[in-house]
Amino acid sequence: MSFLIERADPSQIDALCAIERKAVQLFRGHPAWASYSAISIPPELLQQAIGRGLVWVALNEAAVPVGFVWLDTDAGDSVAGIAEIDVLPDHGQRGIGAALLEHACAWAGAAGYRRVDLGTLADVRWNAPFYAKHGFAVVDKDGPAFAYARERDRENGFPDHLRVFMSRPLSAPGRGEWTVWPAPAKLNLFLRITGRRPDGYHELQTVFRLLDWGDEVRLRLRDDGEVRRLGGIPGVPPPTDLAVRAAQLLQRHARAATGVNIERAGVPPGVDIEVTKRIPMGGGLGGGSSDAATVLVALNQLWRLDLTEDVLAELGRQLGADVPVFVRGRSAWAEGIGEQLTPLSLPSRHYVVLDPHEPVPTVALFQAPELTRNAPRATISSFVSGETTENAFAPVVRARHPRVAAALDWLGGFGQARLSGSGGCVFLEAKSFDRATAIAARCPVAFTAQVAMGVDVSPLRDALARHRGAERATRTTGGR
Ligand SMILES: C[C@](O)(CO)[C@H](O)COP(=O)(O)OP(=O)(O)OC[C@H]1O[C@@H](n2ccc(N)nc2=O)[C@H](O)[C@@H]1O
Ligand SMILES: Nc1ncnc2c1ncn2[C@@H]1O[C@H](COP(=O)(O)OP(=O)(O)OP(=O)(O)O)[C@@H](O)[C@H]1O
Repeated sequence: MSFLIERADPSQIDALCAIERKAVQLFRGHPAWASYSAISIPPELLQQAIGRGLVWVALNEAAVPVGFVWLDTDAGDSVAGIAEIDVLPDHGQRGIGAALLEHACAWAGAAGYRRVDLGTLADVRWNAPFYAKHGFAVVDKDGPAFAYARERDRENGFPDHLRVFMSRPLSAPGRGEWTVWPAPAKLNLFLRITGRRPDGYHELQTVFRLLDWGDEVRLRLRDDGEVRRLGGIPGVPPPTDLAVRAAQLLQRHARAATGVNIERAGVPPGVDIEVTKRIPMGGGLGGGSSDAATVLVALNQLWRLDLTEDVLAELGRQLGADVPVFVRGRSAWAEGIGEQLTPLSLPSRHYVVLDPHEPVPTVALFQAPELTRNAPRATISSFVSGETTENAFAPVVRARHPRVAAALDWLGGFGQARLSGSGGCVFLEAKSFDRATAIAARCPVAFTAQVAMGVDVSPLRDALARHRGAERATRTTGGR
């Protein structure tokens, strides 16, 4: 029997939950049975993980899911965890579990994680001995690194005396291997246009709220100095793709700048680029800009250019007004054309982000005669007090795009719905994950809802720290 492993899709949630329920039956008669069978996967958490690309599914020849693995990246800075791995009992012992495990570990390595951890039963053949065969070793579970996992075990009522914790070390990706980087989405929590510059660009004030959700950029160094886009986005030819343009701009800059030697021995100055698009295009969530920023920041590291954040932000500005905030990687108050940034620490909030499937062209909106361009200046305190929440584009978009208006109206039934950027995506702020998922679950079929968390620091900065740490560790241990 052959099988295929790919990223899980939200349409597979029920199937994956059913696989877990069948797989747990294998523990019948074991002392852990009572606690294991009492706990099933919360579908909304699985959906979150799928939306973040952290779940992979094994499909049989009929494209039916027969197993899955779920990675948890909340455990620690450079540690990923196996949250769940299950294979249908009648598909056991065919290498499906092993392939899923390797797939998840390969992704974690490419994303700069240094270790994969898991908790499992010591005395069950397809548990600890299986993981031991695949490079995991039992660790001291009393160590502080496992306090969080054991607390979760306690909450779940799992039998501590039968559980072991295991770790598998990962090494940094080698020269010709893929590396994985996040490109988060942003929301504009308000947006005011205060004037127009002689070059036609608008002076604005906005708050950029970075999200813990977005696209995934994969980069692999090339020896021949070329920048190649693999896959590509339908309707976006490679020379206009912002990810490609960012790599080319950085390459040109590094070749021209004094003191920067892109051709330095051992660092191939070309790159293959792949992007997994999750952020809706033309959605006002800054997808293309974030892809570009991720390419700038990641290639600065991979090409060992050592350019400063200021230089990278300025290169980003040349690509688009929204790029600098993603390069700097902090939620921020913004002025100018969006490039003058003051980092903000905002209260923890979840967002229901609704895609009405109606791309809105930014340029046309900035040109709209009815757009208010002379708003009085807002202050950070008026934003913080909740007084300033309007988006200057909202009335224009409402009048021109009925689907976006319908999305605002529907979401507005649960609280204050706002437009992000120039739209068409709209969002609602919620104080808890449960409230956000409860609203998202009721999303009409005409729209798509995503629940995301606001973050002060971009996942890209976390990824950069991870990759730097992994490279340093590999260098000092003499790997590669
Ligand atoms: C609406 C926002 O997303 C809010 O964050 C941004 O202001 C738009 O940023 P962006 O898509 O990165 O914009 P760019 O790619 O730089 O510009 C696209 C076009 O939008 C208009 N534009 C953009 C930004 C700005 N402050 N004033 C403008 O008038 C310009 O006509 C420009 O040609
Ligand atoms: N890598 C990319 N991802 C998405 N769009 C891209 C990319 N490269 C070029 N584009 C082009 O840029 C356009 C706008 O893309 P994007 O998804 O960033 O819009 P947006 O979210 O409305 O941006 P903003 O919030 O900055 O206005 C797309 O319609 C597409 O033609």
